[in-house]
Order: sequence, then C-alpha cells, then structure tokens
Amino acid sequence: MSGVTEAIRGRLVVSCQAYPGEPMLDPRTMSQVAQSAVIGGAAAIRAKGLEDLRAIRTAVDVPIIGLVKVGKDGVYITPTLADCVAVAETGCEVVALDGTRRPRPDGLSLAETVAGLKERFPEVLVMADCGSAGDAVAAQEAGADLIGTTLVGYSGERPKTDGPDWAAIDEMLAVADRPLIVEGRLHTPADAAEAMRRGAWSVVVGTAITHPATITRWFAEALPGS
Ligand SMILES: CC(=O)N[C@H](C=O)[C@@H](O)[C@H](O)[C@H](O)COP(=O)(O)O
Repeated sequence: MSGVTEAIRGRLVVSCQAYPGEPMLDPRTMSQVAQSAVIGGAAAIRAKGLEDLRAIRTAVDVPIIGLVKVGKDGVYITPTLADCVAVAETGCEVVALDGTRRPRPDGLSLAETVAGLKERFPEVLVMADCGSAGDAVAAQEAGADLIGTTLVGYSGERPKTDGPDWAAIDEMLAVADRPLIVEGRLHTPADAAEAMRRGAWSVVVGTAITHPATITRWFAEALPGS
C-alpha cells in the first residue's frame, strides 16, 4: 500500500475546481482555496488544469490528485495518455482519469493508458473515475490503484441523482478489491460520514466546499418566494 493511499485513508479530500468563464478560474485563487482546505483538515487536494496544478503544488504539502478536463462531454477527464503524462509532470502523486469503459479519444484502452503512464512515472498512482460497478471491475482489471465514484450520474449509465447515488456506491463497494473513493454530490458533512460508514476508503468533496456560486444558489433558492 502506498504512503499516499494510507495518507488519505478515512480522510477528506477536497476538490478545488473553477470552470471556464468563472471568476475563480485563476491559479492563484485556486491555490488559496486549496491552502484554506488544508487548514480546515483536507488530507489531499483534487484539482484540474496544468496551471492550477503547478500553482497548488507550490502552495500545499499534502498529496494532489490531478486531472485535466478536455471539453465536457463524453470522455473528458484526462482522456488521453498524453494528458496523463502532462498531469504527472506537474508533480501530482495521483493522476485521475476517465475510468469508464467508453472508447478513449487516442484509441488506447484504459489498461494501455495506465501501463503507459506507469512506465514513465512508476511512483504515480492512478485514480479511475468510474460511472458504475461494471466500470469499477474493468478499471481494476486495467490496473488502476484507486477507484472513484466520480462519474456516477455523468457517464450515461446511471441517472444523475440530486445527492449521492447510494445504490451505485453500494454496488461499487461490493465489487471493489482496492480503495474505493466516494466522490460526487456529497453535499453535507452527513453525506461524507455516511459514505465512510458504508465502506469508502476516503471521500472527495468539491462543490459543497469550494464552489461559492453553487452554494449561494442553494441558499438563495431555499428562501420563501424565490
Ligand atoms: C463529473 C465531473 O466532471 N466531476 C468533476 C471531477 O473532477 C468535478 O467537477 C466535481 O466537482 C468533483 O468530482 C467533485 O464532485 P462534487 O463537486 O459533486 O462534490
């Protein structure tokens, strides 16, 4: 078991991401958000984009789960081997990539992508962002070190539930033979604790901690008459 895997066991990982066109899409801002998350108790940071990753690397000492997003449809989370290598070059301990069974844009299989990355960066761990238990089984066979529930509700296999899709999470936990990280629509501390109670290795929370526009909308829309 790697030191990074042990370091996140039972702990909170905070995803610090801003999206195209948003005011917080700025490496300095994201590194300040990441630093704040570490002060609050994050055991690791998940972040996207090479510039943000480089800035966050210099700002925090905790492990970083890095990714790039290429577009927003289909296979868009670190879709190609070249993307994986570019993310690893920023110094991330973990590279997160699309871990679904969908065809990848560079024509490589997930197993070839994992092997190609590990050939260049043997120490780097691979987190496979999956959308279902079927994906999780395939990602394990492909050599992923960590399985994420990140793409449940986004890959077309499962409907997108308002909160965590506990049925899918339980199915994935049942087939997992390595650390399963619950990520995606954990909106409250109680959700995060419930994921751990069900058997998650660790939890990743993004929007509910680091996306003020969405959090503000939750409050604004909760007011009577809105
Ligand atoms: C589906 C997809 O592209 N998820 C992305 C993966 O990195 C991020 O946009 C999410 O914010 C992250 O997964 C954390 O989830 P939530 O923000 O729901 O806590």
